[in-house]
Amino acid sequence: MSHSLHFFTPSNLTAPKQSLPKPSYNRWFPVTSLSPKLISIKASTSADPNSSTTSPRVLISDNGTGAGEILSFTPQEYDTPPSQSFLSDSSSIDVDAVTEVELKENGFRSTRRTKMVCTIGPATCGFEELEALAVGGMNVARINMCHGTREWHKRVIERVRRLNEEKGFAVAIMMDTEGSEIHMGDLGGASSAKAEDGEIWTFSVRAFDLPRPERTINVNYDGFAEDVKVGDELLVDGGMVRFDVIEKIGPDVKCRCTDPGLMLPRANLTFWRDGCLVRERNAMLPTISSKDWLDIDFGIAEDVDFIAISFVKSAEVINHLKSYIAARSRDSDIAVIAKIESIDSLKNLEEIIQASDGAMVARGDLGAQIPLEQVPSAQQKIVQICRQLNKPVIVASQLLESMIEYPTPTRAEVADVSEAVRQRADALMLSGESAMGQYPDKALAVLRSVSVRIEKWWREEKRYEAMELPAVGSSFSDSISEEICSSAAKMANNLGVDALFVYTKTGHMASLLSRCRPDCPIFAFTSTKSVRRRLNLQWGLIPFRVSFSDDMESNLNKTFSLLKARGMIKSGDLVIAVSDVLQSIQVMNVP
Ligand SMILES: Nc1ncnc2c1ncn2[C@@H]1O[C@H](COP(=O)(O)OP(=O)(O)OP(=O)(O)O)[C@@H](O)[C@H]1O
Ligand SMILES: CC(=O)C(=O)O
Ligand SMILES: [K+]
Ligand SMILES: [Mg+2]
Repeated sequence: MSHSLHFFTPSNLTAPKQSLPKPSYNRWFPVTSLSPKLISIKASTSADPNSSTTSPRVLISDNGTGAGEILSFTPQEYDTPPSQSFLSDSSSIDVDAVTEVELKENGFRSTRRTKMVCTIGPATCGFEELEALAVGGMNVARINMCHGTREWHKRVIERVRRLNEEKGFAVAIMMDTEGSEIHMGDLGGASSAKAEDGEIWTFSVRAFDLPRPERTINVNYDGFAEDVKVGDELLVDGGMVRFDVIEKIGPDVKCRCTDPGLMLPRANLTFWRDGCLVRERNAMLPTISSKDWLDIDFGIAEDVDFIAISFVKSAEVINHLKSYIAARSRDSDIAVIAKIESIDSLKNLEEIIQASDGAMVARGDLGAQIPLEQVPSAQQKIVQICRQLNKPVIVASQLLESMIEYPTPTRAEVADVSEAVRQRADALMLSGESAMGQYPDKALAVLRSVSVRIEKWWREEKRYEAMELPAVGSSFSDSISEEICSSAAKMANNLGVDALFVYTKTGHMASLLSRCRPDCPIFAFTSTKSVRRRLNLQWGLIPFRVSFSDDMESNLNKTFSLLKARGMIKSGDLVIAVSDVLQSIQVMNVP
């Protein structure tokens, strides 16, 4: 068992349309030693009689220590039955229909690296609307269990699945839990309620008769009237509407509106005393409520790709959920995303992110729990920690808020989107803009064009941020993978290659490459549909589903010919290929 790191550097490497000599491994001689116990680097010269060029190469082998063992790999184990329209046999390759067109028309450099998550709501739940979002580049569809019924969400999931099967998309599904923070009721079915300056409103835990009496709001938290005090300030949605608490009568809390505005169903409520967020008994509310557990069971049964947990306070809840999922779901490959939106989560940030499979900067509620001016630095910090810990990160909420009503964004919104792209977040998320806005497709188009523009500008300016990427794995094999990926990404930038190819069973090696944020796109080949969908959230990855073996030569030949046949690559394109099948790096022109 050996780890081979092959650097093929034949002299004709940059010359397009010339086929390379077949690699040969048979004449080895030691050059130097990395770690005397485990690794020696060896170089050899190609002795291919059919080749007119000599190709010097460096190979690293672990001298048979067996560290980083290569797992046996049978693609059939992982395959799910192919759909009728998209046959996934061993001779085919599945790629996102939109990416395929983009690659064919504009080439590698044009592909968008930042991924897009769209919240699905009444404006986008139909098959045609979902298709329009997929065509517009939606990578992940988010369903928010705060709203709608499970039956409603089930139908959305079915439609997204049908879209993937029939039209060749790989849109992943993220289920977002409600969480048990304090929020308003559903307004008895009304789409919003308008509070005017000076009006007196009643907030209460008691259920009001329908139709809802004027100026009443139902609150979900039993301890509300006890915890709140006369003189407190009550904020709806982090300050979109503000009230002063003026009187308590049993379960009813009378409040005077001081900042008028529109209140949306189930809007978040916080109360503040002497400039501080009041967290009495509500600080003890469980992160995952009993309703959330039922929703999670639903998500597992529906085999969603991601479960996002609202108001995470500690790493324990993530660990608990992960073991719950592992015990219940067949392959336990549902990724758990920690939503960072409470004060407590900021205190335990690293632990929480480490325990999770990714994080979301949920700026909506976060901005209701910390002063607004602290949200940008919190975002920057969360994005940075996620990259260091190799976890995908989503920047969410109000990116294009004005586009709920207007067809063009504000300049400030474009600047906000640009900043998230510049920070190299994995993904940006639309909330109300796609769930209930008037211009979901236009909002998505703005995310897309701003992302592509900023990414291109950043590459052209050669602005690489000097970010330390610490080791994340614990085993020697992990370290090898990390070194391979950071070297490959660096080589890709220095050599100006067209694309990185990664052959990955679990997706881990692809995520390690993505973490380096290289200049070129990363083609990630994996044999399972679920891994492919999951990789769709990560920066710069173009996930393909293809069956492959542990023979890298044949994997490369197979993918080259499949991609060439579909017009997605051409002879002469310069590619660096890495794999977790063989832990190797190869540099080559497409034959
Ligand atoms: N499934 C749905 N059915 C009806 N309306 C929805 C649905 N999903 C979202 N919405 C609407 O879109 C708005 C924005 O969605 P979003 O997911 O950001 O919700 P939110 O209530 O702000 O909660 P969260 O903090 O979880 O994001 C919601 O306030 C709601 O009005
Ligand atoms: C997305 C979300 O939950 C928030 O911004 O609060
Ligand atoms: K939610
Ligand atoms: Mg929230």
